[in-house]
Amino acid sequence: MSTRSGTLTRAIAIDALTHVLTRNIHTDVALEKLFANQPNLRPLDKAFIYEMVFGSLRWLAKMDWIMSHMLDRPFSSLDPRVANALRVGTYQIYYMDRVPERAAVSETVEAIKQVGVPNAASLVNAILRRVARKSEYFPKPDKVTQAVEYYSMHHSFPNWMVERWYNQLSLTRFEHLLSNSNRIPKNTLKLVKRNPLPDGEQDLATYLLKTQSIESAWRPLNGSLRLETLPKFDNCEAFKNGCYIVQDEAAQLAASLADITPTDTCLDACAAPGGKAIYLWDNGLEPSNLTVCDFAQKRLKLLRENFERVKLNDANILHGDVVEQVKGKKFTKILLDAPCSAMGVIRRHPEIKWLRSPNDIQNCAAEQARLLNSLSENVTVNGEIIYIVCSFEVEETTEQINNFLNNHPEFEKINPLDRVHDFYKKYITRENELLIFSGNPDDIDGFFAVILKKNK
Ligand SMILES: C[S@@+](CC[C@H](N)C(=O)[O-])C[C@H]1O[C@@H](n2cnc3c(N)ncnc32)[C@H](O)[C@@H]1O
Repeated sequence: MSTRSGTLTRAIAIDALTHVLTRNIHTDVALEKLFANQPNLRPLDKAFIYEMVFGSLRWLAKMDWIMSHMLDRPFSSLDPRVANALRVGTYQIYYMDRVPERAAVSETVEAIKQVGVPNAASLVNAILRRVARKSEYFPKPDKVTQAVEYYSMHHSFPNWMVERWYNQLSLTRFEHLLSNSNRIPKNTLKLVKRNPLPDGEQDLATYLLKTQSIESAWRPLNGSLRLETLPKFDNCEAFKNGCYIVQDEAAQLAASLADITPTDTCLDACAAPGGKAIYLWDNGLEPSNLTVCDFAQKRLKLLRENFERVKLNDANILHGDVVEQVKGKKFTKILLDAPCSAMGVIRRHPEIKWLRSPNDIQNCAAEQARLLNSLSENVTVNGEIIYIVCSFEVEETTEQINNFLNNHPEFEKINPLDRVHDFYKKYITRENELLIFSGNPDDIDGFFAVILKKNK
């Protein structure tokens, strides 16, 4: 069926939100699948869809709160496609200044027919027209007596996350965390020292400005360039030649704790898509001394593509549960970038807010403990485990490490001061842990990393 692009883009955004929120699918994966069915979509259309989908996920609770006052039934009782059409429409009206309100309403009404719920068109039309008037006032929850409800609505977070952080963090950290987690994150490119820029170019910032009209700024971390938008990888020679990878400063800092020497034999236990393994290799690790493992086939495919692009050949690539895969093998360094709740990267993956439950944190902590306990057998004496998670939740970080050290007196936590760039030393805690909360002034991802040295 041929559809005008105005309606089609909204229909795809509604479908994407429905896939993400009802089938628990990663937003990028859902969009990639939907885009594959629409080969005629222009880059401009895709960017518009991205913005509607990611923006709706960021501001979902606030928008639902507004609309729940306009409905004569609970918002949660709506068909998910209708709920998502209302979110997509409201997002355009409230947050996308360049979209005329009339178009936001009429195209979204057409889109709800397109996604298979034509009988909801009049409801969507009526609600979005009321939203567009922006004239109604609904009393907000009281900031003092209903603090959790207030912050959840105002910053668009689920109640359980707000309650957890409200009870655990200082008010300043709590408010920074909430307000900054809805900002669109910037991207950082990390130069790959082993691969020179094309045509003898000396400077990546100048090269990107010249070839892609992208402005960027160098960061304190060596070879790290921050930019608002990513280059178009398809037509960027420097990317195709493996001259840089996309890697947030926090991820680089965590990997830098490995402090690689030429004689190290290193296991990257949870390696895909390979960013930190590339970092280790680029900082002196011999490819033949690098073993990487991941149990997700599709992610391993990405890792292979990334390794090929940067010309990291000869690494030993294992597929499967790392505990099984490395039984009996020893390494001087093990990077355990463990599966986690990913609460530190909510601004990059706003769906996490709606897909996680408190149980997930406990389940992740249990799996991390299993991996730590088992891999402790695979480290040589005087060797180290670098434990990393993109989370700052206590069960996955400080508590996890304390439990590990209590059960493994042969290990000690090493002070990471000498391995961390001066500018970022402020993130090292008195407990010798690198602990980066989301919402930090440097605008880098939330991360946690420690060095665990095996003494006997
Ligand atoms: C945080 S991501 C790793 C990111 C990667 N280190 C990087 O920098 O690009 C965690 C990875 O662990 C993998 N994983 C989780 N449990 C695993 C296990 N038991 N064995 C092997 N891989 C596992 C997941 O598939 C996922 O790719």
